[in-house]
Amino acid sequence: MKVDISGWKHVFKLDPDKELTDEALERICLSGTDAVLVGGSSGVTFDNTVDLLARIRRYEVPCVLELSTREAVVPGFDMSFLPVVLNARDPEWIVGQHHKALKEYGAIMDWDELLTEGYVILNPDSTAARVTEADTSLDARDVAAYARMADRMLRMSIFYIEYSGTFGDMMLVRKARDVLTQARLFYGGGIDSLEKAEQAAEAAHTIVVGNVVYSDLETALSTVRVKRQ
Ligand SMILES: CC(C)=CCC/C(C)=C/CC/C(C)=C/CC/C(C)=C/CC/C(C)=C/CC/C(C)=C/CC/C(C)=C/COP(=O)(O)OP(=O)(O)O
Ligand SMILES: O=P(O)(O)OC[C@@H](O)CO
Ligand SMILES: [Mg+2]
Repeated sequence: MKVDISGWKHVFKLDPDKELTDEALERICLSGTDAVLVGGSSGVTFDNTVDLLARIRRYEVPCVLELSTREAVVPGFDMSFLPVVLNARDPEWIVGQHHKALKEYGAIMDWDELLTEGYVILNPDSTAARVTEADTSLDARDVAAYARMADRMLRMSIFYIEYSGTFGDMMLVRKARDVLTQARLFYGGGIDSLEKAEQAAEAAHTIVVGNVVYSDLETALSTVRVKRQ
């Protein structure tokens, strides 16, 4: 199944490296969220990704793999998202890993099942920022310039503002969204209450809820209410 991301307001991001009971997974998958993204910045393997995919497949919710390592390119998802970290100082995370992957998989890839994501990572304390050596000292104009780069220059499908682990600057997110012409603005980071989910949903096209699934499931489920607003 191919997925249409244009109407997505809310998605959950599940980490194959973290434990989730069957009951919790069922509640996530039946919550009314628009999709489940599978990904993480460390500890993601082929086996734990296949295992999580098989468990999510019991439900009808669209299920997307966010590629983060060449070790875990798993077939069977509805779609894959391919991140490019636009503010990485280490080019390995802009084109390097991708080049290696395309040498391996280029001939058999179905590009209709892959969407590209232009990431800007803004929490300096996150694993993703450390791994990619992201330049996180950016203001709203810097981020808007990256938004135009993703949208117009590189024609990417998604511009993703990533504050993983902390709640970000919603004014900056709104300004980036307003320069986009075709890409969708995904916001993720620190959404740990319905109130923050509402603020983020006013600024971004799609909000991504991750860590709170593992720390406070009831609150995580409450964030789906932004879809009704
Ligand atoms: C038949 C068959 C197998 C076909 C395969 C077809 C196919 C889909 C091929 C794809 C091949 C390909 C091009 C693969 C690329 C793989 C790759 C290594 C891409 C690089 C990805 C990248 C830039 C990663 C950097 C880190 C990053 C941005 C990860 C995204 C997710 C993220 C930020 C998660 C946050 O995780 P979390 O754990 O919450 O983070 P913190 O700890 O920091 O809070
Ligand atoms: O885990 P949190 O902080 O909710 O962030 C969600 C997502 O953007 C992580 O890639
Ligand atoms: Mg996480």
